[in-house]
Amino acid sequence: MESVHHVSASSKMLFSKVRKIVPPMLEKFHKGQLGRVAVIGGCADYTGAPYFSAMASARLGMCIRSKCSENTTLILNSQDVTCHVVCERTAAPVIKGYSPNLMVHPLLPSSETVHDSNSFDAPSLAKPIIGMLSRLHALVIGPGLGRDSVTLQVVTEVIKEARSQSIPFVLDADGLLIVTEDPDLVKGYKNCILTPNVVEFGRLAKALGVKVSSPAEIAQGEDKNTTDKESAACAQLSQALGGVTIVQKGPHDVISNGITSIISDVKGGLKRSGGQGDTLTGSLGTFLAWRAAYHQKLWDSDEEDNEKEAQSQQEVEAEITSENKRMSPATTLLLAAWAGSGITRECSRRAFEAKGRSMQASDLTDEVHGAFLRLIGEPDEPKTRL
Ligand SMILES: NC(=O)C1=CN([C@@H]2O[C@H](COP(=O)(O)OP(=O)(O)OC[C@H]3O[C@@H](n4cnc5c(N)ncnc54)[C@H](O)[C@@H]3O)[C@@H](O)[C@H]2O)[C@@H](O)CC1
Ligand SMILES: Nc1ncnc2c1ncn2[C@@H]1O[C@H](COP(=O)(O)OP(=O)(O)OP(=O)(O)O)[C@@H](O)[C@H]1O
Ligand SMILES: [Mg+2]
Repeated sequence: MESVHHVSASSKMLFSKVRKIVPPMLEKFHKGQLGRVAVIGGCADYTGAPYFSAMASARLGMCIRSKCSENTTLILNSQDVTCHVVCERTAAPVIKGYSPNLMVHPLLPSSETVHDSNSFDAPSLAKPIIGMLSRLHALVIGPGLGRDSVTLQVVTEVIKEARSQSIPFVLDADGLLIVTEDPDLVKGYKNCILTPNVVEFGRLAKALGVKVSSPAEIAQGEDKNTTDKESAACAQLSQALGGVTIVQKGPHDVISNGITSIISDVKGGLKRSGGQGDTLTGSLGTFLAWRAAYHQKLWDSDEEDNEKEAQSQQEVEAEITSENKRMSPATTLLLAAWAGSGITRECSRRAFEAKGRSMQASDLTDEVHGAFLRLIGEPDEPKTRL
């Protein structure tokens, strides 16, 4: 295994660099320009997961505020990140009923909607979803997707096409199952983030032949060794997937692209209610969309140009610790993962503080704005307006 290094930059420094990829509010931007995100998931059994994910994405995208004068702050909805949900037919009215803010498309086929689930044309069933891709900046694939074989084969086609169009995506839950069965779908793709929980991580590791120490084995030894062992396992899995970025969720989240690792230990809440991972995926969707806008230079970030693409841990760390150097895609992908993890854990902490044992996943949704302001804050106005 290549040697893996931890980024030693402080949390404060990492969040201050995240602020660089958060778009400022400029009059010239139009609706959707700062990010159109689609969550692909939602079936008869699970409607909450895609809703939590999409709402986290939209709430994060909406929470940038523009200062108009000393005392007034205007929320400019026209510059929001817009969020779509692409789900199975029966889930659509339910998800629409949760929120009129989301655009919900009942485009996911299932065994119930095809004539013969043993003989169907997945690429042509995927066409209506693939047709949306060119207008999207990021995808979140998997929340509440379910395990219907027709649905999963159609989503496999969507993943192939998203990759060929270089659209960034997050894979979680049943989306990870697709990768467990066909790792080549994402192998080597440097524009995606996988967010396995402990069980999903184990399944992926097994599928890729990566030996992972059991929690009991990891627990033996000093605290520092424990973290080292966990991040080594995450890095190994990332390497087996050709450098895909992984957020391994747990008491702390381990983020690795196989070369560089970051431990996200922002304090979380104590309640482990189902659905917290969905706030993570939606937040990541928005950060991926913002990151794409940063690399397209949609605004002047007032940073020095940087011709060299960071690859190694030292190069990534140099970009993170530099005052004013434009960052490379490898660095911003790690920062997006870090930011999504931090926001989710801070949401969980705040929601737990407010609700205690009665905390539910929906309580995290309400905390996204506050978490953003506390951890990241508003981006500086660029000095030069384009
Ligand atoms: N409200 C909703 O609609 C929700 C739907 N969800 C969806 O439910 C579907 C199945 O997801 P599951 O996560 O249940 O996946 P699985 O069906 O693979 O179950 C995972 C199992 O692992 C266990 N587990 C999880 N974390 C663990 C840990 N740290 N240590 C030990 N065991 C652990 C769980 O209790 C569960 O039994 C997915 O589509 C997912 O997106 C979830 O996102 C939760 C919320
Ligand atoms: N023991 C823990 N202490 C603090 N935070 C945790 C702990 N376990 C998980 N988390 C946080 O909760 C969030 C969701 O992680 P979790 O392991 O619950 O994922 P999940 O099982 O996929 O969730 P979901 O129920 O949404 O499917 C992550 O942001 C993670 O950092
Ligand atoms: Mg999950």
